[in-house]
Amino acid sequence: MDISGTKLSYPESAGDHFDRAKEVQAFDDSKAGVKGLIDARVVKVPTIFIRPQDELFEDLKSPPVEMQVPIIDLGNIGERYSRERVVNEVRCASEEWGFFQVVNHGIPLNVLEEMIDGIRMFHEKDPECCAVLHSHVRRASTIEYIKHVTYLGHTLFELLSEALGLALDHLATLECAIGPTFVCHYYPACPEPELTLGTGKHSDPAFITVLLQDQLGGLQIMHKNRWVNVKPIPGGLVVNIGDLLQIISNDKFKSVDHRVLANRVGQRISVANFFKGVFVPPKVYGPIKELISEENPAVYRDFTVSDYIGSFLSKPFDKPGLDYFKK
Ligand SMILES: O=C(O)CCC(=O)C(=O)O
Ligand SMILES: [Fe+2]
Repeated sequence: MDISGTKLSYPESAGDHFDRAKEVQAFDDSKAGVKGLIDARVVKVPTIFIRPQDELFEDLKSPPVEMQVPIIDLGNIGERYSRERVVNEVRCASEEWGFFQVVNHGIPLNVLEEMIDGIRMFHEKDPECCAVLHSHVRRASTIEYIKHVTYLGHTLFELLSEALGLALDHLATLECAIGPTFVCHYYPACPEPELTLGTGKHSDPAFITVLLQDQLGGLQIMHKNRWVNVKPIPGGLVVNIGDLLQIISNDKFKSVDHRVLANRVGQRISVANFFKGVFVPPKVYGPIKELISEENPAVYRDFTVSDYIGSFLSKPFDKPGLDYFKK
């Protein structure tokens, strides 16, 4: 993967000739990603990644607030009293924050660590080493991870069903947890982190996302019009409500904007597990009948997941996807 042939401009030289679309295309075509820039020892952020001045100014004006998203302990959810408490916490977090972290979720720490280490090695070692990575040992630990996260997803959908006042298996019968997709991100250290972002502001086109992140931090969520840092907890996983659950809960649960800061210190690794529901054969989803009434009419129209994702991909990344599905 060589990016050195790709002509990217830099702020001081971009001038009037800067053609954003062309440079983004050239960058995509290089298939080397941001890691390719770092490997080519680029020490400045290319113009295509520089954030607009007004956005940078906004951030300077209101730095992130020191708060922690709710932390929910899933240990003992088999016991009646603690289950009620947890369901209540899930309800409050999903209504007020759209985000929470779970601990004692049942996934062994070594399974999480091996997943992160595998991704780190994949990105940092030479290609021959990558072949070794794909050996049965690495595959086995990835499969182990996927099994555990899929199971945790089912547990979370049960808790979310109860938190919506529905039967425990309601979201399962809608098959919201089918087909989780796993996206491994790798954010290299950035020479000028204050000028750019790791991932721009967006909300997720999924029912829920379960995120495994390393201990570096950088994820921020929008809460009451301010950015809040999601501080990593060892062994913890971040859960967030996605657009699709906001739609079927008829706005009861909130899909909240989030972003990832770039950092100078070191590479950041995360694995986002998106629970997207049924794509094929097309299944029609919409606001859950039990949650709508004359006083609380459906806010959204029905949709299929491929409609939703199609519309998500064709809109600007930072614009809310939900608006296109309002009645
Ligand atoms: O890497 C992260 O912490 C978050 C990534 C994310 O928001 C996403 O993939 O949707
Ligand atoms: Fe996201």
